[in-house]
Amino acid sequence: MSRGAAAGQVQHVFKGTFAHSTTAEPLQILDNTILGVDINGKIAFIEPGDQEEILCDKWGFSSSDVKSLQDKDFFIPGMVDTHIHAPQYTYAGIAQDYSLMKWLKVFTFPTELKYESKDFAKDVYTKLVKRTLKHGTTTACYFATIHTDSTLLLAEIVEKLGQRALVGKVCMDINDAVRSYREETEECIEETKRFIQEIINRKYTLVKPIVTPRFAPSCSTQLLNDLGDIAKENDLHIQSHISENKDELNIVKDMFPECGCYTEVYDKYNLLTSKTVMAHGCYLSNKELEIFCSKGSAVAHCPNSNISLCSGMLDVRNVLNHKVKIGLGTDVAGGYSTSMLDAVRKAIETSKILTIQKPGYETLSYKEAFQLATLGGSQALALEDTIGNFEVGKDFDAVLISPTTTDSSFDVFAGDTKKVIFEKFINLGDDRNVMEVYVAGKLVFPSMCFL
Ligand SMILES: Nc1nc2[nH]cnc2c(=O)[nH]1
Ligand SMILES: [Zn+2]
Repeated sequence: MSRGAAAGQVQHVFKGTFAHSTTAEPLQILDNTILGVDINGKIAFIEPGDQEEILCDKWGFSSSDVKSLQDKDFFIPGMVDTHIHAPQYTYAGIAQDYSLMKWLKVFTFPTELKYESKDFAKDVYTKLVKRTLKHGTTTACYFATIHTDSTLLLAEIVEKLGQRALVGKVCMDINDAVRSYREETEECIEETKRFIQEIINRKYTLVKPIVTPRFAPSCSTQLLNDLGDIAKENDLHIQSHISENKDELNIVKDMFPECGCYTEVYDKYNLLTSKTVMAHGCYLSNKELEIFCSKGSAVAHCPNSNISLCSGMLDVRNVLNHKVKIGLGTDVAGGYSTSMLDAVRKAIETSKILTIQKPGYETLSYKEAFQLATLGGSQALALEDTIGNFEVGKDFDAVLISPTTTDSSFDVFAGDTKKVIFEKFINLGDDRNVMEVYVAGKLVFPSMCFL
C-alpha cells in the first residue's frame, strides 16, 4: 500500500459485502461497506462505502489501495471451533459404529497413545491445522493428548501456521480401559505446570494454554482439585466434557455419589468459571444450566459427534433461554467432519429433529446457527472482546467467500439476492468457496506454508 504504508496506519482496506452477527442480530449483511485493518491487525473502521474519500484523508490511504471484492463475494468472520481433538484427526470419517465408552476404549485411547512420538504428532497436527484453516476456522479450542512435548509441538505448529487457538494437554490419572494411557496424579500435575509455563515463556501471540481434565470419569478428586487450583492461580481457560452420554452419566453418579449432579462435580473443584467451556451437555438439567449461567461457563455444542456416536441431542433453544454462552464444535473424531459449516448444518438438523418431536418448538434458524459458529464461539471461549464479528477494535479474523468460484458446489442465478446467496453458502458451501483466510489481519490461507 503506497500512502497508507507511508502513513503506517492501515495495512488493508477492503470494500464490498460483509456478513456477520451482532448480539442483537444473528445476521447483518452490510453491502457496499469499507473496512480498514490497522497495522496491529485490528479493525480500524467499518463504514458505508460512500465514506471512502473521508476515510482516505483520515487514515492516509488512497483509493488505489482499496481492494474491491468481486460482485458476489463477501467476508464472514473467521469461524470458531470450540471443541476439537487434534490427535483424533487420523481416524476422522471412520470408527463411527460404537457408543462413547466403547469408542474411547477401542479407537481413541490406543490412537492417542501414539503421540508419544513427536514425529507422528508433527505430521498429523500440521495436516489438521492446515485443513481447518482451509475450511475457514480461524480459532480452535484443541484437546491434544497426555504427552506434554507433543502438545507443545501442536502449539508451535498452530502459531506458525497463523491460527488462533487454545491448546490443552490432556489430564487423566484414571483409565481402566487402556491402562497405559494415563499418568500418575503427581506427574500429571507437574507436566501440566510445565506445559503452561513453557507456553507462557514462548510469548505466542495467537496461542494460549487451556487446563484440560479429559472428563470426570478419567480424573481423581485430587487431580480435579489441583487443576482447579492451577487454573485459578494463573487465570486460565478450562475445558472438559460433560453429560454427553447416558453411560457416562451413570459412571459419574457412581464415582461421585456426594455430588447431586454432574455439574456439581466440576463446580466442587472450581472448574466452572467464566473461562470454562464444556463439550456436549446433552443431558444437562435446567438446574445445571442455571449453574452454568451463574458461573458464566459455556457449552460447546458438538452436533455431528452427538449424532455419530448416538450420544444424545442438545436442546440449543433451552441453553439459549437459560442465557448460557454457547458455541459450536466439530469434536473430531467423534464428529467426522473438520468443517464448521458441517457443524452449523448439524446444529440446524438436530434442532429440526427436536422440532418434529416437540410441537411448538422454536427451531434454530440458519442465521442463529451462523451466529453460534462465529460470535457465539467467541463468547464461549471468552474471546468476545477480541474476535467474533466485524466491530471496530476487534482483530480482523475473516474469511473471504466466493460463491461463484468455478468449482463451487452450488449455483447462483440471476436475481439471487445477497441474502439468498448467503443462505445457499451456509447450506451448500464448502472449502472450495474459501478464497482467503485472515487471522489478526494476516493472510494465513493461501500462504507459502500451504505449498
Ligand atoms: N466425544 C468425546 N467424548 C469424550 N469424553 C471423554 N473423552 C472424549 C473424547 O475424546 N471424545
Ligand atoms: Zn470431545
